[in-house]
Amino acid sequence: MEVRARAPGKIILVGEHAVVHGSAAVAAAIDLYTTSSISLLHEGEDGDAGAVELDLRDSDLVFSWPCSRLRRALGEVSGKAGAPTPCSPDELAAIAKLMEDQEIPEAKIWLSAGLSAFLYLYTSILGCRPGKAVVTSDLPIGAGLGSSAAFCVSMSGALLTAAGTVGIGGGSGVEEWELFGKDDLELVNQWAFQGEKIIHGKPSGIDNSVSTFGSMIKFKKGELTNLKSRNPVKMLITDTRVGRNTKALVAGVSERASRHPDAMASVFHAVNSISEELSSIVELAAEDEIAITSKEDKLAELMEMNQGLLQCMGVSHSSIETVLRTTLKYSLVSKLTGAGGGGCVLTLIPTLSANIVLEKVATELESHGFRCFKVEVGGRGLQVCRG
Ligand SMILES: Nc1ncnc2c1ncn2[C@@H]1O[C@H](COP(=O)(O)OP(=O)(O)O)[C@@H](O)[C@H]1O
Ligand SMILES: C[C@@](O)(CCOP(=O)(O)O)CC(=O)O
Ligand SMILES: [Mg+2]
Repeated sequence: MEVRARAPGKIILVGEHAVVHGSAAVAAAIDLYTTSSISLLHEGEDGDAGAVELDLRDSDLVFSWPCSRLRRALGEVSGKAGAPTPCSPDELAAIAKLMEDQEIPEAKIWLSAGLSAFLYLYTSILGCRPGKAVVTSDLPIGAGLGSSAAFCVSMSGALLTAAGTVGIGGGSGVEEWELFGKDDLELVNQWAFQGEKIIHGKPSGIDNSVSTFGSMIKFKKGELTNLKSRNPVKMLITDTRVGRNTKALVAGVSERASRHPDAMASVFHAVNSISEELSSIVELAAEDEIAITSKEDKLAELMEMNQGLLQCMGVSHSSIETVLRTTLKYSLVSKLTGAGGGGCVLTLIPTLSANIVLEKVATELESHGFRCFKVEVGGRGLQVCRG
């Protein structure tokens, strides 16, 4: 039987990078998903142990590892029902060797981090038994919208469901997306975090948490607070199409922090204050304690301040600066989202802004070769469907 799980991407309203160093950050799920499906296969009758296959539909690439080869490289891993064990350096080295068997096109070499996370999650949860995984995604990959987390969350959700470790109803015959209970979500989130570690190096855990639980959250040192929001914020997203890699950008900020510990501690402290203020404004607005226009003015100012601090961390980019300058001409405030260095930029859309202004700004941004789209913010997290 096939199990499918879908997990959303995210935007970080404020606090990226600083959140890795213990500051608070605010993030929200968006209505763009990565979907992973798992079908378990039977071992062949003629002694053929079968294979583990990964079909990345959007990239038009299929990877396959014979189970006998996986057993030789990783030992007799039998699959694990409970909380994850982090990937050891030996296991990571064995997985890196398994990558060498695959022909990954040079232009898509960045996929190897995702493939390694897949092999770790698959073999740790299901052992070296044959099966087929198929992945599709609405998200731009490596652009700051949390594709790595959505990949790890949807894959962990599908694998744990296929293993029978987490549960949804037996399938009514009608295809519909179902939600997990809180304990199951916690377990999926723990596995997804281990996958993110393979892709990001040192993730804060904010991306996998918001992808798992959905909604809008404040996140600080692994603690998650759900932010109720009556009037969801509206955001225009501009993808600069400048490729970048979260692992390298996170490492770069840590290096800057070790060169200038006091100055960077002040930067991280300032970001923490911005995130705390923004989350209390969102909550006040949910209780009608603050008018919507006043809320939006404050959010815009806090996002602008956060962008300045991200420049201090060294993660802006000339393409991001072009988006900031262009939207400012229309009195709209923008900031990078995710790891920066290119990737996506958020522009806050005030409730009262006219559609014609939005059309004009999007046309001007697209004339620079960027891609603009609107997203719904604060929706559902992980959902599962048994076919
Ligand atoms: N659908 C997918 N299929 C395979 N790998 C993926 C997929 N989505 C994400 N990844 C992995 O995650 C990496 C991108 O993660 P990252 O640099 O953190 O950017 P972001 O999370 O902002 O998209 C890719 O290089 C790839 O290794
Ligand atoms: C830069 C960071 O704060 C967010 C990275 O998000 P993304 O992978 O660029 O979507 C890193 C993290 O929190 O793990
Ligand atoms: Mg990522």
